[in-house]
Amino acid sequence: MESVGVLMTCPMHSYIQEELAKRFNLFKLWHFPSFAAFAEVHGNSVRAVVASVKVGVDAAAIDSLPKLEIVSTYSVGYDNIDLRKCREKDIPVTNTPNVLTDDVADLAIALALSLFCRISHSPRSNSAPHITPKLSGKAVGIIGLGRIGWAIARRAEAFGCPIGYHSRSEKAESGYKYYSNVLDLAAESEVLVVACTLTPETRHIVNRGVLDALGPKGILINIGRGPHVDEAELVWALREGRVGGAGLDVFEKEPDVREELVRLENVVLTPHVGSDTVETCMAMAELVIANLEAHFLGNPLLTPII
Ligand SMILES: O=CC(=O)O
Repeated sequence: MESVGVLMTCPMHSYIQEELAKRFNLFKLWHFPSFAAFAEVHGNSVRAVVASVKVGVDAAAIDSLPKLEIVSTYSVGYDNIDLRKCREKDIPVTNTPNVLTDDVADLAIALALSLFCRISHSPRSNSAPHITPKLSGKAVGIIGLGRIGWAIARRAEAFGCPIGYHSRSEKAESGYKYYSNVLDLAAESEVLVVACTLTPETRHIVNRGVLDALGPKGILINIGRGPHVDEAELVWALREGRVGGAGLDVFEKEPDVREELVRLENVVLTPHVGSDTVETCMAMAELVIANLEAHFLGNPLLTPII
């Protein structure tokens, strides 16, 4: 498959770059000043795009690659890929579900523990009292009980936390308490975790009302997508003490992070690293490659979205 042109949209883990380069004719979009400049020279050579959370593919990009046959994203989320355009052009899209579930759930718990135990603010000597709230037993509310939400619930259960959730439909088999309304979930949660897919309906699902319902003792954890949360409202709520704290791995305008968030004491931030462990980056790379190879060999795709 060395002659098959594959375009990576941005730098990713070195493993995927090296493995793609061994198998395909690899193009790196970041070596060009713009998508249009790339497409003008190489547009006809690209049969596959490997996208990621940092740089997806919009309708114009898809239209500028006339030989495009498949989009494979190195992520579970695909909100930055124009699925409508892909459907229209009969271009299959794959993602990397399952392999990153544990890491993202681990990070959600790590952010909650870090906030409650104030790990990063902990004094280096025991001369000053350092008494913090505990995570164990706190009511955890999860927005989105998909694979990742469910994995977070299982971890939180191990901390003795009662679990509630909001999702499009009730998942009675979970045994967790279902809330058809996010406001009610927030009002009964001490830790509110955003773990749903980003869609027009879930944009700003955490708004001023939800933050106020969560209240001054509640903390918000977002490992979903930045636009799930109205960030300007979150900053105000944190500043005014209307919400107790926030642990955020994702931001509304990535890669930028609001200066106010960086300066707030009741906030723990990580730069969208939910799946960035060595093992998971390799597993994600292998899944991307397996999907591409399946496509070019005419075999069924492993993890198709469409
Ligand atoms: O955010 C990470 C992903 O969608 O894989």
